Amino acid sequence: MDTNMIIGIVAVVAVVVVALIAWGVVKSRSAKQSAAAEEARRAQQAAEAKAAAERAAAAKAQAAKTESKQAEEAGAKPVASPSAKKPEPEPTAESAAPSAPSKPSTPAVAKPASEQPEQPEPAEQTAPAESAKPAAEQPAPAPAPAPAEPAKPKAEKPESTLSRIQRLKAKLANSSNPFGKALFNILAKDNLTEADWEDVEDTLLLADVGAEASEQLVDDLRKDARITGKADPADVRASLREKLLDLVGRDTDRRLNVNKPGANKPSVIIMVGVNGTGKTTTAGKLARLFVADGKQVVMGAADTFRAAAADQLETWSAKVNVPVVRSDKDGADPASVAFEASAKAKEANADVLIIDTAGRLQNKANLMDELGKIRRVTEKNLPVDEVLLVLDATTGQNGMTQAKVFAEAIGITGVVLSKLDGSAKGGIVISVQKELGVPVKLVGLGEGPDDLAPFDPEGFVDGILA
Ligand SMILES: Nc1nc2c(ncn2[C@@H]2O[C@H](COP(=O)(O)OP(=O)(O)OP(=O)(O)O)[C@@H](O)[C@H]2O)c(=O)[nH]1
Repeated sequence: MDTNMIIGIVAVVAVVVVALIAWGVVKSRSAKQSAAAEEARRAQQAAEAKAAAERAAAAKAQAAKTESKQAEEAGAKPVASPSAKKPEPEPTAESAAPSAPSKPSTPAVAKPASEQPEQPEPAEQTAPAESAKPAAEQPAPAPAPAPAEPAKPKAEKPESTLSRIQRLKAKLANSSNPFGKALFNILAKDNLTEADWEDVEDTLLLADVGAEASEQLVDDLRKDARITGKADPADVRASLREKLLDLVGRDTDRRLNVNKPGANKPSVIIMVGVNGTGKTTTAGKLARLFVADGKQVVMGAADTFRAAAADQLETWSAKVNVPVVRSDKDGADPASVAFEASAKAKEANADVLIIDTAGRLQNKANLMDELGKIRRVTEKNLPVDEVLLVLDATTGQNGMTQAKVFAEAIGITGVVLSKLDGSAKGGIVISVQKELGVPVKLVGLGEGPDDLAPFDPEGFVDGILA
């Protein structure tokens, strides 16, 4: 073998070796690269699986929250019947889960899990699938129990007029209004002295009979032989009774205009008076009195100044199923409430509409504006038949000044003397009529719903003489 041949063989071997080495290097690199790629792929899959698990947990929590909210809401609703209360039968998102399709409905989340057993548990992964579409899969919440119609309380039956007069007469006899009795005790003495006559006058003044009327009564009594002669208690009582009845006005027409023949239908009554005299209470009691007489009543809560007045009126009226027209806004225009109320009373062809007003007394001009407007807008629908002034008997002569302002601001047709039960000043009945020139038509003798009665002069005088 010559040298050239040997060199050629060595060269070929060398090339083969170099090629083998190169091939080996390339192969090892590509193996490394594919291992790295595989590693990266696994890492990405792990990250996706983790994210899926987190979404699953979040969705589960949301489902639980929704469920508990539904349960709460169902519990807060008024219950129509015992069956509506059953909490358990309503399948919730959770209770529905076991029977829900076990296949995950979001393959993107589920696939990595099936390929990588070491990743978060499949059970966890199915959860998001279910809760991810709660609207579709969650059983519809049980139809909320139809809110029970608030059971209409059975209408109360107010006391009849006759029974009230009897009861209130007895109440008056036991009240702190004994000026008649005090007069009788003095007058029943034999040989009345000047001091006794002074006592008679003082008693009348203290009872708020008023100076003029007191003087007139004392004069009449001094001229009466039954009193100044040999004192027979029965004669004295009879004489005193007569004279008091004359002063109170035994023949005065005290009927409410709605009760007079030819009254309008609906007949409108506006209640006015200083705040706190008992307007709202009296309006409520009056509604009952009409209901007792078989009349259909509508009320208008035009006292929008005192926030609770409309509620108070509603409470009274609800007991006898009388509708109240009111505004939901405090401080609303009282005239607009009066307008609505008169429209409603007209539409319902009611017998009576009673409108309660606010009692604040700022000044006469202001009062005239407000009451005048109420009257004007009401009269667009219905004529106003009656304006009742509510006067607190316990304020006596002090209340008279304010009463006169009302009388001048809006012509009044009658007086309601409230709180006569707590007053020692029953004589106000006499003075108020004299000064305002209108009759006392009703008296309030307590806070009870039927403690209002038509004023009965004989019952009143007998009550204070008893
Ligand atoms: N003892 C007694 N209390 C009465 C009588 N009438 C009303 N009251 C009470 O007087 C208070 C005032 O009555 P309301 O009806 O709120 O007076 P109001 O005039 O409407 O008051 P304002 O809305 O502020 O103008 C309440 O506590 C009533 O219960 C009554 O005849 N006798």
